[in-house]
Amino acid sequence: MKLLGIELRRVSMPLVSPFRTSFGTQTERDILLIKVVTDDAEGWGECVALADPLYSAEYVDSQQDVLRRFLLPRLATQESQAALARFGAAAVAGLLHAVKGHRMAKAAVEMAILDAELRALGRSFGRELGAVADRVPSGVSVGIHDSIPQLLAAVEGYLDEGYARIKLKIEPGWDLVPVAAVRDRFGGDVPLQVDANTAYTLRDARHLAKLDAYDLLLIEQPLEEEDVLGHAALARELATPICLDESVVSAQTAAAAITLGACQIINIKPGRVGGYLEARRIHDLAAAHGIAVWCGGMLETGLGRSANIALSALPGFTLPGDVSASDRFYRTDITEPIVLVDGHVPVPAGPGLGVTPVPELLERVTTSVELIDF
Ligand SMILES: CSCC[C@@H](NC(=O)CCC(=O)O)C(=O)O
Ligand SMILES: [Mg+2]
Repeated sequence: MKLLGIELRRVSMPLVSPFRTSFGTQTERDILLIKVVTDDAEGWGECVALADPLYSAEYVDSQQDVLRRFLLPRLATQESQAALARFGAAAVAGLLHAVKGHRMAKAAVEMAILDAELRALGRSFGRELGAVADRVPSGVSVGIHDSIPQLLAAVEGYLDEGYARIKLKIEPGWDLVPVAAVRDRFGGDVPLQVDANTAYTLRDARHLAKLDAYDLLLIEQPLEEEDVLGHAALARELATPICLDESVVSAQTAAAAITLGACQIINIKPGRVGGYLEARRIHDLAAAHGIAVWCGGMLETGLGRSANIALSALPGFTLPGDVSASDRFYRTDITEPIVLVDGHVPVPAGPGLGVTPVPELLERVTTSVELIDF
């Protein structure tokens, strides 16, 4: 494979409804897409960074800047091109390792190169990563609402659509009451979990322990991302399993969190950890330690969503992921829509991602295109 050129494209995708978390409210996604042109095939990548650095330190403008100024020039050197020709996408992480952080940008360019490589080979993402299923259960993430009745109406709608698991965003002042209301209204059999996005501190341990009464699958990222020891202390106070999201940015940090007893479950997001190949390494590490994993989401378009669904088909992904259908967030996706069938979404079988953007739909939401020649 030889990199010939790269396209950095920004798209603006309005959400079907505001999505509120403990760190803010999203009404549209400003997404950076990457298209790589190689001598064998084209490939697509999606950067999951949000517009503002509120989920992590990355934000979409910073990721486009670090790609343009530091990451892509490193891939354009003769040595890099030789390594890519020999090892393909497997070489990308090592070639970019000298640049600190910016894992979402690194993940997006690795994803695009992997997509091109696999399209040329006629192999799917799922086949490459080790998928063992052709469909996976689909969970849905439900934001913080203005009232309990509005929350219950939203949850009822998702359950009617057949979603396999409900995840409620929580924050101080919106936790026990919404969880109790969902349990009262829909019963104890609905698979239910919560996500705090780092909104609590260890001083809230006794309050969070009250969630144990509601038979939750897990409580996701209750404390700050760097407070691994705090999560280990909290795990000793709660019966509900702790799942880490923001804290796990690599296989190394996953190993530390597992060893310290900071989590019993891990939410794997390929963008957060630097790519799908690192995501698979974390899956393998977690499996070796008996830790369940599931695939998180960052409101991806059908491109990232398709890759996440392929990842979710690996054997260690034993809990439903945030791999909801396209219409959970978007009225119109940029790919053929991903559709929920009996609470599951299909694992794409085509070469590479198995999907590509529909040109007219992509043009409609494009706000800028930057071409970078190699
Ligand atoms: C804009 S919030 C993105 C991060 C959040 N993601 C979700 O809640 C799932 C979103 C999705 O289904 O794509 C999380 O912390 O897990
Ligand atoms: Mg989360």
